Amino acid sequence: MAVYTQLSAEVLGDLIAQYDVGELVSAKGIAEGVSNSNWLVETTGSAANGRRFILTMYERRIDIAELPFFLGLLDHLAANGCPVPRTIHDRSGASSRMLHGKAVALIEFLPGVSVGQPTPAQSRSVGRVLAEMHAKAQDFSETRANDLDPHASARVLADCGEEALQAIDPALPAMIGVANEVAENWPQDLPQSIIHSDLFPDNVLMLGETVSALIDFYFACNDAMAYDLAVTHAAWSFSGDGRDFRPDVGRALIEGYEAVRPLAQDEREALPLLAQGAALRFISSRAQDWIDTPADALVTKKDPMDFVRRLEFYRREGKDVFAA
Ligand SMILES: Nc1ncnc2c1ncn2[C@@H]1O[C@H](COP(=O)(O)OP(=O)(O)O)[C@@H](O)[C@H]1O
Ligand SMILES: N[C@@H](CCOP(=O)(O)O)C(=O)O
Repeated sequence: MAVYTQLSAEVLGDLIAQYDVGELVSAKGIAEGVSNSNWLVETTGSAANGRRFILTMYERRIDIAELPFFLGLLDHLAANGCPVPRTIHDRSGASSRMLHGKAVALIEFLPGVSVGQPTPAQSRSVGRVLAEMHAKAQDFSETRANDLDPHASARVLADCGEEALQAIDPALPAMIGVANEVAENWPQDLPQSIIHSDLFPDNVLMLGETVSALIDFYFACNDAMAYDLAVTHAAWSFSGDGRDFRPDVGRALIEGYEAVRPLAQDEREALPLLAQGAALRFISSRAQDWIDTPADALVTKKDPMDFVRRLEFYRREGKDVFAA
């Protein structure tokens, strides 16, 4: 379910008329995604902007005041050769508009599919593109703090409360203590850029072994580049439920990354802890969503235990997972 708001053909037609993209031909709701409403829009087209677009209506989690950061980042990265969709600006030059009290943006459609079970070759490509993205983001002029760091994970879990966590799974309350421990030891001086921080397979479009698009930059922020690599490692190198680690996929990801941007010694040494922080970030948001999502919501809830298994793996295996 990823169409939370119904928009009539007339409303959509009037909206599309605000852009230099021709007239509306069709608009189909997109089933994937959980945060926003998305439509695949086709128009009669224009030479400058083409004929296929993604229309996004921002529904939850995103602070509208931060949209200029997220949309400006897409334009900056696309202009610098990253496989990232650019935003289509309306006739007044704005990258977002308000519609029925919600912000909307029209975004370039890029081809490709999200892979279910990545191969090492696909993972290597993602590592390479992630490192290129970090390099190209260095000179983006705007900044955004990471509001989902390990201190935040510890706070979110504590706010959920031991009883509610216990009701989801008996292993979850202990995560509060683990999050505090990881937060206390969190490295402060690793090299930074703007990071994606949610680069799961469903946020990467691929054509075979080539990355055709990185999408969904709505958690992007300034933070350690090695942390972004750790998030991507946690997202790509395991079966979805976190039970099976795929060492060849994990190794290929890091090799691909280092082919563009070799890790410094302190970054490599930090990876086991960064990966634990990454797992805790998704344990905490998933636990919070599990508790907050109404029982009748048409959304597939994500299981925090998928990332408790990853966390336990990273704590058990230590630095061997990331050995060169
Ligand atoms: N620029 C794009 N080009 C092609 N497809 C896209 C693009 N942006 C989003 N999509 C499609 O829409 C789906 C949901 O988008 P996403 O931004 O991940 O939504 P959410 O923020 O709700 O998770 C993606 O899985 C993909 O299929
Ligand atoms: N990748 C996160 C959820 C974030 O949702 P998205 O649809 O906005 O990418 C997770 O798996 O918990």
